[in-house]
Amino acid sequence: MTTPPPTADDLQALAEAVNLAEIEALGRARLDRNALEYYASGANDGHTLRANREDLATLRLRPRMLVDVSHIDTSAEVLGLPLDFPVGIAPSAFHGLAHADAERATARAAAAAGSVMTLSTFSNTPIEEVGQAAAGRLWFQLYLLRDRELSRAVIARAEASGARALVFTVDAPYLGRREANERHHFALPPHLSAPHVVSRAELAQVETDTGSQLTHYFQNLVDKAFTWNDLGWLRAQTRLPIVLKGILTAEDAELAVQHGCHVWVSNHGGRQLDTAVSAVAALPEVADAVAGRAEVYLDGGVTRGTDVLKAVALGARAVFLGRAALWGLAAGGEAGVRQTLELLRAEVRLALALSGKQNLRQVGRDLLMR
Ligand SMILES: Cc1cc2nc3c(=O)[nH]c(=O)nc-3n(C[C@H](O)[C@H](O)[C@H](O)COP(=O)(O)O)c2cc1C
Ligand SMILES: CCCCCCC(=O)C(=O)O
Repeated sequence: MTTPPPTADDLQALAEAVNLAEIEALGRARLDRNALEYYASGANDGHTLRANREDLATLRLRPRMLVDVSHIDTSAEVLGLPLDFPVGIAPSAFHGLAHADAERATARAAAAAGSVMTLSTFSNTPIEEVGQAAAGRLWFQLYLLRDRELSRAVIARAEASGARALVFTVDAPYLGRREANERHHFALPPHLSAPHVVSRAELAQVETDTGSQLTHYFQNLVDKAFTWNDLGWLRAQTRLPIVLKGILTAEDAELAVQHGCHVWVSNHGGRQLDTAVSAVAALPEVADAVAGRAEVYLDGGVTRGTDVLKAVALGARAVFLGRAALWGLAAGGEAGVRQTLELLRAEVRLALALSGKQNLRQVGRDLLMR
């Protein structure tokens, strides 16, 4: 089904939202079951999905007092790209389920907010169009396909479209089992396709009466045999910095650095291995292992300015929003994603000030209770 365009009432409700939870409620209410379950679901029992949020919320801050906080600087930088605040958009498939402008709208909002958008291999919009909308604020997420020639072609298109980093997702050789999608046979509606990897006609061939269309399709497409030994092949395909997304241990962080990669701490929003460690709980050991030799990012459960500060305190240079951006897109297209980013930026500013910090460089582990 097509999500109808937001009405004037929808946009009014969006403008009145005071936090990301309210935008989430607005976004959820506009989606049909197929789209809502795809966006919202975690793997299996959803333990890791919930732990991402809970572990961020239960970390306690140690604010300092009587500091001059009349000027607050939220600016940050990722791989040489200046950000207005340390928040980007994580890659997520199928923005067309939320809004007709799909990834173009998300990219325009990220650019307007001085953020950065990571485009999924499984976007509904070709990277050439998203590159235009992102105005230089674009990274590209790669699922390595069994068809290496197709992978190579997708990487070349990403480079030509102005992507500034290649985010290689390493936590999904198979797709985690999102049981609601299996139960209700998730399928991409007929008006949407995944133009980097498949035509609508090919998708139709994998439509199935049993389980999620997505699982069947993904299993055939993605390379499951790729190991650390193959990273040299990927390095040879691109001049872009490579970020490994899905790292959760010191051991893998060390290997990532040895292979010349940056590190994105993530459990895929709790959608892959259920009961895997929460992203924020994994962050300290990863940051310690990297020890400043590469950039470290985090995603998973970020919905508050204090979440952003906690991740920075534990060693992340920036955090990325998965579902929060999708709820914004569903609630109001480009305006919804902008509102999401603007609210979060204001929260980061206030959280810095109330913690007695003037900028992110002053945020370290001493901001957190041990
Ligand atoms: C609907 C949806 C689709 C996703 N698609 C992708 C994807 O195509 N590639 C990828 O690397 N991660 C994907 N992710 C994972 C996100 O990049 C990110 O790791 C996760 O959503 C972060 O957690 P959060 O949603 O709590 O912010 C997806 C997540 C969601 C919710
Ligand atoms: C057949 C399309 C599969 C897209 C997978 C996107 C993803 O990573 C997710 O978590 O969902």
